[in-house]
Amino acid sequence: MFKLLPYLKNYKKECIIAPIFKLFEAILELILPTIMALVINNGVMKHDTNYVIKMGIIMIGMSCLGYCSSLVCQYLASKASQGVGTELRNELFIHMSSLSYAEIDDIGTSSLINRITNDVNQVQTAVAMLLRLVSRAPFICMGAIVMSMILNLKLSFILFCTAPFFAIILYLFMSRTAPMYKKYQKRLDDLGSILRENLMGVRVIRAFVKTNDESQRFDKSNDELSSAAIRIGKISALLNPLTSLVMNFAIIVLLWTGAVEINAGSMSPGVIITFINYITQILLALLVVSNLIILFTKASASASRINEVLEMKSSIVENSNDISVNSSDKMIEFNDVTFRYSDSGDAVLQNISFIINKGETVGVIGGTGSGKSTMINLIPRFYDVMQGSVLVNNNDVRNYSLEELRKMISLVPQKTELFTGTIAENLKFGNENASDDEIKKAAEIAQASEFISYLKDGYDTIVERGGANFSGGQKQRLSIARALAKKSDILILDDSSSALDLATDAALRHAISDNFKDLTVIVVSQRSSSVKSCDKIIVFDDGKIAGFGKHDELIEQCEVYNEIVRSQLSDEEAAVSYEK
Ligand SMILES: Nc1ncnc2c1ncn2[C@@H]1O[C@H](COP(=O)(O)OP(=O)(O)OP(=O)(O)O)[C@@H](O)[C@H]1O
Repeated sequence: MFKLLPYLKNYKKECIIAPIFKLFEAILELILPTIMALVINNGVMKHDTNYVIKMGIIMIGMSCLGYCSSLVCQYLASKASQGVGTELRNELFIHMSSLSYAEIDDIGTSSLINRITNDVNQVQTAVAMLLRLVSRAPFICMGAIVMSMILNLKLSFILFCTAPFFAIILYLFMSRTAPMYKKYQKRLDDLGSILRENLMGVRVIRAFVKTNDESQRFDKSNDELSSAAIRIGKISALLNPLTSLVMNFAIIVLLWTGAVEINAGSMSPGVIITFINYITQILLALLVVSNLIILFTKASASASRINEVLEMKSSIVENSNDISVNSSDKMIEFNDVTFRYSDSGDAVLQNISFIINKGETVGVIGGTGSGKSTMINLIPRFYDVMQGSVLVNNNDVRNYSLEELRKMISLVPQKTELFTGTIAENLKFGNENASDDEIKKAAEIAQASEFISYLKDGYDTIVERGGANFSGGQKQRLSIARALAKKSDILILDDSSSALDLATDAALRHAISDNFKDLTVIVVSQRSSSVKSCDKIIVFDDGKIAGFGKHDELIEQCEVYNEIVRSQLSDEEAAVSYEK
């Protein structure tokens, strides 16, 4: 929690002034019982009505002043806590965006969402409550003890005796609940993850008639979350009664001792009433402290989850130095590349070496899970190689700044992602300066212009969240058009025409090669028809390169390629008619 203190630096003023106002309110509150004692001893006991009225008016004035101070404190505390929350969310968002896929995979998307929403909210609430109550409650406790010592030293000794009991109770509570809160947040992550999967995969779940199974999975996770919350609740519920028990026990001892003193004539009734008033104030303040401790323990668990993200360093270290571009004919080169997703996992790519020259169109084909997408992800440095090197434009990708590198590459991922906004805005996503004509041309090449022209609002049609109002094939075409409008040196199509029929797929490839002569294109596909006409084809088999060459050469030399082509013969025949 203390590691997040720097986020308060812009709110120093609020952090100092808010507790001062609260302290002023507390001082007024502390003086009130003493005035009450005066009213009883000098006014009520002596039947002096004027004195009672005069002191009554003073007491009302003090209460109003206290109320105003409390309002000012509340306003400043809200300003500081909301500000800290906003800054933390921004910082987390920027930091999360800088993390590589490896770290994001490691923490998990739902956990990241929970940390930026729920955990930041916990910290925000704790800051507000701390500013409002942290000075008041201990001050009231200490002040009430000092005032009662001034009133009667012997009786105040009883109050001191209760302190060790409180310390033990609070220690036991904090040491037990802190790990529980962490567990609770983890359960919340799990629930969020199930919810996310269910919402995103709702069609599959319904198609596979798995709604009941998924409901049970959700119920189970929800039960685990609520039992974690109940376990914490049970312990938290004990805190207030235990505090009250100790305090009420102290009150009984006080009343007993006070009664003996009054009977002996060594104490006035006003003193004992004032004493009880102070004890009640201490009790209430202690209850507030207990609740603050609950809140603080909760916020500490959240703060450590936030810190875990903020302290996480991206495994992709960016080069900030300028590099001299050693231009050559080679556009992409893999030199003996080996890659695994985790240090302990199996190598997903093993000793991969190949060269793609500028302006070439290269097909990548291979069985499912053979490592095609993994290889593609190494080019824009979504992951770093474990061994060997990846070169773009004759420079190691690690020598570029990420922005510089990624500007050279247009990637159409396997899973299409569109953003809310218009079609035109989506197409300009990678190149804000693209003119209307340029995005229309890109859409034409991507075979998207026809369906866009049928839409009532054309390029101004709104794309709903995740492109929900478009078919799979339409989304893929928009995604390809977006990549083309970016105008980079390298275009990577990662199985991104799988939802297109063979004729449209072939028309797309022809349009790209006709319009972008210098563009280096990598076409990853499971379909041999999509890669057949490429300048070169890389054949992947279980993380290794099984063949590299032209279609005819591979047909003669590469068994794996032959198998793939043979298994898709009927598809090929359908495509051949267009290719010819
Ligand atoms: N983020 C990841 N974490 C761990 N393992 C992964 C990850 N992504 C892929 N893999 C594993 O790496 C291997 C290669 O996956 P990859 O996605 O590169 O295959 P692919 O050839 O593109 O398959 P497909 O054609 O089905 O998309 C697979 O065994 C897969 O399980």
